[in-house]
Amino acid sequence: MNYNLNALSNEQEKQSTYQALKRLLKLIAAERKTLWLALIAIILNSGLLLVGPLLIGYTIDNYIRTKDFHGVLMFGGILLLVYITAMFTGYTQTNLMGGVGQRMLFTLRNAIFNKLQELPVSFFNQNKAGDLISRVNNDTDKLNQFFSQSLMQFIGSIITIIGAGIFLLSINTELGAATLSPAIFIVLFTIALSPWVKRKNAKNLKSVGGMSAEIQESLNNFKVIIAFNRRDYFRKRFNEVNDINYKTAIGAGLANNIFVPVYGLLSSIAQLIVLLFGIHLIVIGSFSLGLLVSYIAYATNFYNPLRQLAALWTSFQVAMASWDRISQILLLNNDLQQVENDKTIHSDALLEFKNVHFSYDDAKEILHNINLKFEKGKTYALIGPTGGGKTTTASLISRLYDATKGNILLDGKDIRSYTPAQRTKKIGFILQEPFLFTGTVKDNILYGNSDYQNVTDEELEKIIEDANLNALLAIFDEGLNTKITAASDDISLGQKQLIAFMRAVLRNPELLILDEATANIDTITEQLLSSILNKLSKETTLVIIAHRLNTIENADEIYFVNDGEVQKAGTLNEALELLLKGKRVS
Ligand SMILES: Nc1ncnc2c1ncn2[C@@H]1O[C@H](COP(=O)(O)OP(=O)(O)OP(=O)(O)O)[C@@H](O)[C@H]1O
Repeated sequence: MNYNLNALSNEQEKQSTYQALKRLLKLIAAERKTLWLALIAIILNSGLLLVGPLLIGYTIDNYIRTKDFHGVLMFGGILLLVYITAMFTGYTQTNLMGGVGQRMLFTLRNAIFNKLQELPVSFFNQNKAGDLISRVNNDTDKLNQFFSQSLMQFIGSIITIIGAGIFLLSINTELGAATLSPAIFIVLFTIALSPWVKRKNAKNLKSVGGMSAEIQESLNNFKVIIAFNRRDYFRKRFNEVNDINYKTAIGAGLANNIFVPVYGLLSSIAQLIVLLFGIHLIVIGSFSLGLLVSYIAYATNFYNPLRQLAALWTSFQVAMASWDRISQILLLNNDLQQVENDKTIHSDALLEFKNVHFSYDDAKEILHNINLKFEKGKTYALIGPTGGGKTTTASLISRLYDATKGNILLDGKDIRSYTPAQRTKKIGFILQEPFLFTGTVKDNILYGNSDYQNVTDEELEKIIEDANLNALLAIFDEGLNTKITAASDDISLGQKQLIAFMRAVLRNPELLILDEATANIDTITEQLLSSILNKLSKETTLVIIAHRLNTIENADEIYFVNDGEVQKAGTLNEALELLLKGKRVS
């Protein structure tokens, strides 16, 4: 399945803003009450601000011109009250929407992170971690900014515009129509340019993701970069992505700013129309000075929010571009679904490959028609040249991927019919590159082990002793409480492998795969591991992938994996012969 988010983006760009908005609203369905309250607050706020000019015009015509200062004072007081109430309603909606934005950010980040936890290994093979981090952090924040700062302003501006438009038309239809005519150009201009603005912003967000991916790659590999003196090369690469980001940011900035001057120009034209046409109407006696002052204020009330709308519209386009990038992750599904067991296919082995073919992508088949049987309690070795397909075979046993064709049966049943919990209880896997989490040795060896989550240190030490692992634990200065960081720079690769080994053995799986699991361990400790493995339950099946043949001396069966094909190798000597003359991967 294609999980490459950057390749998906073109297809998804075709989705309409309406569909995107519908999905977004679903996400904030729980905020409905707060959104209504904020909407009421903003309607009140806009309504109150709209009443202002009417009161001013009325005061001029009825009290200032007649020099009735009592009336002027009274209406001044009313106006003050209107503006103070407007301030409170404005503050209320800002507070409410600030909360909505933060809660949305929280929900969204959780939703994306949970989705990332659901997705299969192929997804992570096809996407760079830096880009994913940028989507979780940067894109969600852009959406939050729109919701907490712009959405209600956006709605408020529209309400003010509509209200002011109604006042303008009802005071004088002709003058109103003339005043509003430039707005038609604004609407047409906005409709025509919005897709282009969104595209420019999407490009910019993509380049932020690219830059983040580049930073992540160089930080992850800084030792190699320093050892190979590749700092200049990485500086150059970073410079390139930074340059792309700079250019796309300039492009997005230009696109984002295009509305402001155009809206400004058309607003000024509208005010000029009001002034000239209004004075003409006063001269011919069909308009009063007070009405003209109100009129100019309403024209300002119409065009000022329209100007603001230019900036808000841009913020909306940025938010929609971000939402598209977030949705791409949220809409993905894991293609490794649980299926019904196909009862027509049986197996008497613990694990069996039946005519299995596999390719990582459609381009090249990696495994061709593999038939393998792993029986209970036996030890199997997979050997073969680099790139021959050993790790791929082990990955299929752990269901990191599904076979493209054929069947893999675990305990006689389709491996795809097990829940992840059932499967991982039966199958343990020690990876070529063990990964440790920040915490202690104890945290790491109990990782994913539901049986021992609540044991005390003393109980765990006893369990470790019973599993013959105490000699391994003794290698760590502070035993179970030895501190580990995710980067694990404070312990050696061999020590990491020992922790991974203890982690896997303590889970007591029925089938344990060791993929080059002892490659970095000295021979004496390796013998210790071998004796621990020998003492595992008689029922445990071992699958050992190794380049060093001494590690597989005790195997009951040796398979030679080369160029995506698997054959029985017979004895250790025959295996060695196959390795020596074994053809390399084409
Ligand atoms: N994630 C991946 N995406 C695409 N191709 C892959 C991926 N992982 C491995 N391959 C390809 O699959 C083939 C088999 O690789 P695999 O890792 O299974 O070999 P191996 O026998 O375990 O090698 P080694 O002894 O070096 O660990 C190689 O050609 C490799 O390039």
